[in-house]
Amino acid sequence: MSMIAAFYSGKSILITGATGFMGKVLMEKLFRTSPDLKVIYILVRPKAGQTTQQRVFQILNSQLFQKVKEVCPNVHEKIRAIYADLNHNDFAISKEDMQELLSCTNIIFHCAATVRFDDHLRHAVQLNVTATQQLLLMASQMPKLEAFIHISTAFSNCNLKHIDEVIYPCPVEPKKIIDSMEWLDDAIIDEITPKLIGDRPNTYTYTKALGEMVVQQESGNLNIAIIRPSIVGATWQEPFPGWVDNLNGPSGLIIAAGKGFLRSIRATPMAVADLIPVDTVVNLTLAVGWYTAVHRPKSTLIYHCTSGNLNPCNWGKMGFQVLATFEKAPFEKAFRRPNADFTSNLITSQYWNAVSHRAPAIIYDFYLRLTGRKPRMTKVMNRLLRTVSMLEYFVNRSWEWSTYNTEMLMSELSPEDQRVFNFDVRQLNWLEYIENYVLGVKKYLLKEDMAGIPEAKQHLKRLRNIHYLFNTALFLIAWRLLIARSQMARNVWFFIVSFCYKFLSYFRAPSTLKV
Ligand SMILES: CCCCCCCCCCCCCCCCCCCCCC(=O)SCCNC(=O)CCNC(=O)[C@H](O)C(C)(C)COP(=O)(O)OP(=O)(O)OC[C@H]1O[C@@H](n2cnc3c(N)ncnc32)[C@H](O)[C@@H]1OP(=O)(O)O
Ligand SMILES: NC(=O)C1=CN([C@@H]2O[C@H](COP(=O)(O)OP(=O)(O)OC[C@H]3O[C@@H](n4cnc5c(N)ncnc54)[C@H](OP(=O)(O)O)[C@@H]3O)[C@@H](O)[C@H]2O)C=CC1
Repeated sequence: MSMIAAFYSGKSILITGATGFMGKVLMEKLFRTSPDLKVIYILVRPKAGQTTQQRVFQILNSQLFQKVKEVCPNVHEKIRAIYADLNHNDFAISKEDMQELLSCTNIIFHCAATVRFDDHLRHAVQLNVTATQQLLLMASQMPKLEAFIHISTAFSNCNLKHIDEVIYPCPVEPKKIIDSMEWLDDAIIDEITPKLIGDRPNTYTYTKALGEMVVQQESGNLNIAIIRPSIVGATWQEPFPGWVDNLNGPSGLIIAAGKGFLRSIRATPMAVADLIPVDTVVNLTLAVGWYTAVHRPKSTLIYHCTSGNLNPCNWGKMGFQVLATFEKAPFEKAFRRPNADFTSNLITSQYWNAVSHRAPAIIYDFYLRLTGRKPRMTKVMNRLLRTVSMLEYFVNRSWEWSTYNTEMLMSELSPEDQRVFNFDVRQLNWLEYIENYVLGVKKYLLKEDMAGIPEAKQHLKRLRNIHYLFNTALFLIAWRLLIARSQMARNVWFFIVSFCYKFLSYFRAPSTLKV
């Protein structure tokens, strides 16, 4: 029997960010391995015209939860959606709900965050710092609380090259930042943002670092642990391989590349692609919840959930395998044939941006105009290139994360727990994982049917023929223009023609002799 699974049985668990990528997988695993848990409280806000209940209903009816329904048929009764908005100071939770949360919660998993890189500092501070502070305040009033698990990111200290499982302080105290957000206006915040984030690339990594400081400073008597995952990708094994439901991290770029929009990127092929499957992160998170509650470590432990130091893969290898999977299972209705050029040189990358991205977009828009349709490709391309430019920081550097605590925890688990809550990334076969990831993107994000693969291959063949035809036509036009304008080009042309003529005559002469 798994000790971790048994630990969660009968427990009341509070999850923030349960409607997010990681939160859904966390809930799924909890219900599947501990169907006897008492209740999972989730803090949800209405979104996109859906009420909180409708959102929960949609999650439970998704493919991800199919196995759960077999193991835990009354899953609907065990989920309690609580209306909450982390943008509000008191989370806008009703009095009765708050009372229930405070008196019943045993474990908290705090996953909610804004993960947008370019979020306004005020909003990023509210979600990633102030909301964390408020949740800690709530936690301190929960008599039955056994553990508080905070999800941070391995990139919260991406301004460093080697990162240990410790909290690195930021120059300005989080409390001062929180206070200043209350009275500074947006214009001044915009002005000071670059100075505050310093050598970090964006407000996301900066506010996640501040969030960790808040956790350290406000932990009081709580049993707290922090988990720092690197780039979270599709599921590796559970509940099935390749599941993914948002465009963050590499998923969006896999789509852009598979559809032929993105054909080159400024990336260092040898830099470590520190990807980590979402089910690995969830397994570690649940193991940490158990360990923190049962063993009550004296200080707040930080766990790196990374792959680079145990089983490294680089961007070059990843790009190669992504392309190889496109060959086997191409995406439907591609704009151009997929390609994956990685260049670390800025000038080369700007050249490819002009030739491989902007020029085809302009030509396509010209074609749309000619056929009486609204041009849109240049706009799409500009947006994509903006997104890519924000991700470039992470694909041109390598980091070293120490994983002592994570390895210590692995050694503390029973063989059964090591199997059920496997977070040993050394067992991951990258080629297989990346192939499943790309197929998952096709199935679960693009909702494409595998039966459409022959048609998609046919479409790529047509695109290849158009590409050859276009290049030949372009060459002939360019050559014709050159000949008309340059004596030198004319001389070269006559030289080639006379050379070919002589060459052919030489072979023709002996054959005539024989006859
Ligand atoms: C030749 C190439 C071959 C390639 C082959 C393939 C091999 C793989 C290549 C390897 C490279 C891997 C790089 C990984 C680096 C990750 C590092 C993470 C490190 C930290 C990890 C963390 O700790 S935390 C989670 C990370 N946090 C995000 O990852 C949020 C990012 N995101 C935003 O910060 C906002 O999204 C941003 C961008 C501001 C736009 O903001 P914005 O306001 O302009 O627009 P929106 O957000 O509304 O999105 C506008 C449209 O871009 C679409 N889109 C959104 N994200 C997208 C995305 N990642 N890739 C594509 N497309 C994306 C979206 O679906 C919309 O599409 P549409 O217009 O059709 O609806
Ligand atoms: N994905 C990744 O690559 C990595 C993620 N992480 C960390 O993991 C955690 C989970 O990330 P992930 O699941 O990928 O992120 P998602 O963006 O998928 O999920 C974010 C969650 O936070 C919730 N949320 C955001 N704003 C509010 C709000 N105002 N009120 C209530 N809920 C809110 C979202 O709810 P809603 O659905 O309503 O928007 C959603 O459930 C985050 O802490 C992130 O920093 C760390 C490393 C890498």
